[in-house]
Amino acid sequence: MKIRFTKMQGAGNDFVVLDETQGRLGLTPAHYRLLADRHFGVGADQILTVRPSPGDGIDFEYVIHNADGGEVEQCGNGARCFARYVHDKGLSAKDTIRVQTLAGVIAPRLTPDGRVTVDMGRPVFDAARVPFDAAGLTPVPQGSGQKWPLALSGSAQDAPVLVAVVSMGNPHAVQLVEDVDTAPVAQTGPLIESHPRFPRRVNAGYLQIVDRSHVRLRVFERGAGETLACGSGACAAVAAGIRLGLLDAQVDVQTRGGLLTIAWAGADTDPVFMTGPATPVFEGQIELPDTP
Ligand SMILES: N[C@H](CCC[C@H](N)C(=O)O)C(=O)O
Repeated sequence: MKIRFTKMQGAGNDFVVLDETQGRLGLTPAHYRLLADRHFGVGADQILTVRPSPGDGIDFEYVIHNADGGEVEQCGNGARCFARYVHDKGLSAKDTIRVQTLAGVIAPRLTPDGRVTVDMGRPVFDAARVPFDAAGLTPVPQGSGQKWPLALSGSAQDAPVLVAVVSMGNPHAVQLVEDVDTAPVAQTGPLIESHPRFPRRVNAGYLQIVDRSHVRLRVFERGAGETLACGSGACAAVAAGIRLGLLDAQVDVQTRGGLLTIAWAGADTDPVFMTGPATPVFEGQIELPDTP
């Protein structure tokens, strides 16, 4: 089957965007994997699909598949590209749209400077204390009562690593590092991603605090590997830093692919706002085999 797509990127996190507002394409996980493949397909971190409104004042359904073909709850950089796409394609004349994801409703807004601000909803801190088993990362005995963040260490002689487990609809395990450039992302990212502590797997964030309003972040993403930027990961990391008393209410997040600005007032009921770029790269069409 021949399908049309739009290639987009937000801070270097790149996407294939598909339009199912006129009907379903009938794609399978194998099709999503092929579209994301950087040698045999188009190449992308995630595949984003635009579907019609499910009703209830919602403008669109926003469907997200990781490069491994799995459908997931949230994608922040993708939400900005989604809003840019529906505007540029004339699918909506609104500056602010409400879109339904598996994680709930989020509200991207096109801003006059060309960036997009997204109400990403509330962060949820995982207070459950579930011991890590020995999958390369083992728990460090903690003081009584400390439920969050979880502590773990790579081995007996390593310094304990504090991991904050935060959901932005999708799961994140964020740790503080001295320098993101030397953080063991390739070594421990896959271990954390597939750690039994996270039955749905998890996105592994590595957060370097520069000062109270500037941080650097790398993320080994669930189902995609390290990406140049992770929007929901930036929201989770900043919310964790604010909750730990280390960051102010608005923070610039420098990722390898660009700058995101995250704001959170700090109460569990407050939404996290993310602002950043959303850039179309090219239009294309691809012939997909019926059974890849
Ligand atoms: N890999 C993520 C989905 C994409 C998140 C990221 N690309 C973003 O911008 O939020 C997950 O499995 O939860």
